[in-house]
Amino acid sequence: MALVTSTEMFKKAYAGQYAIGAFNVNNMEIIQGIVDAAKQEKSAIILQVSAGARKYANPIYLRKLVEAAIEDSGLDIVLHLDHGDSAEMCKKCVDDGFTSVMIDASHHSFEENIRITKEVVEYAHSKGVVVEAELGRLAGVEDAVNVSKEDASYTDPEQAVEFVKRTGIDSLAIAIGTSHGAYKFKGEPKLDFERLEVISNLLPNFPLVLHGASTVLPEFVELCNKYGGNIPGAQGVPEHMLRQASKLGVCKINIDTDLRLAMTAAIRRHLVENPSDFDPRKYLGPARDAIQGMVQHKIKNVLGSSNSML
Ligand SMILES: O=C(CO)COP(=O)(O)O
Ligand SMILES: O=C[C@H](O)COP(=O)(O)O
Ligand SMILES: [Zn+2]
Ligand SMILES: [Zn+2]
Repeated sequence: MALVTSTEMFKKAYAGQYAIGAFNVNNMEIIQGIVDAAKQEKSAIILQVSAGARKYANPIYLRKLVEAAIEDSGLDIVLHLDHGDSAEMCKKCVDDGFTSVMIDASHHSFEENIRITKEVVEYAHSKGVVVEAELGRLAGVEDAVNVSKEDASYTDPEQAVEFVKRTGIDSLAIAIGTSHGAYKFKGEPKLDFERLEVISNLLPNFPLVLHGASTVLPEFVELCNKYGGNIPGAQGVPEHMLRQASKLGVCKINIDTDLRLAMTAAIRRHLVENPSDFDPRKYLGPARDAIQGMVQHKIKNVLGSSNSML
């Protein structure tokens, strides 16, 4: 049991055509819920910390909590920086003990993205840390109305090959129609699997990463709305599409929104059903349980990573 890189996890996942769940963590209950689920399923797991999480929790608390989770669970866990927005932030996380960092310079030009990503790779690799980078743009993709706008945001397969070769990254986040948050599609959910297949064939044995991959599970949206919430029209990536992606070279599937919805649904329900409760443990306990159940379902029925720790 240790903090590990994702190298071996991705090798096994690629060969076995399943994906490792990368779950965003912000506090103790979220970490415990995810890790309990992984332990039950004997599954490899990635815990990731965003820039926002760093600001909210102070990364030292999160790192210590992850270390405690490793000691308590006996699992190998990857501690990953999600969407690092500068080389400086990535280097800081490498120095802080993260075993994996993402540099997201996808909003820069292709050449600038390569330059910044390379800088991170050189530093991280010299310290034994792995690097994920992004090519193509996720945000706002769902608003694209015509094909050319859509194409401009999606990952270009030829560029992906050049990007991987020139940067030396360990995994690549691609844009094929997913987006962050609870409102991913206005009509029918649709991902560009043809593009994914082309990228995957051009980059054999190379792990791809799918961001914005929450399913926005209807049961949690309904519970939120039933108990005082107001999140109408929320829609995510159907589970069968995630399974399909994991058979086409996607080894890491990022999930945050589904954690937020599970946690919020449980807290809302508890507080409405128990209006005189004011002990945080009374509602954070059920929230942790909801996360555990949701993550276990993902591992077992969607990602296919059960028993990957064996
Ligand atoms: O990609 C993510 C984190 O990097 C999370 O995506 P979701 O908003 O779909 O959970
Ligand atoms: O990439 C988005 C993740 O859901 C993290 O979100 P955050 O930046 O609000 O922590
Ligand atoms: Zn991005
Ligand atoms: Zn993301």
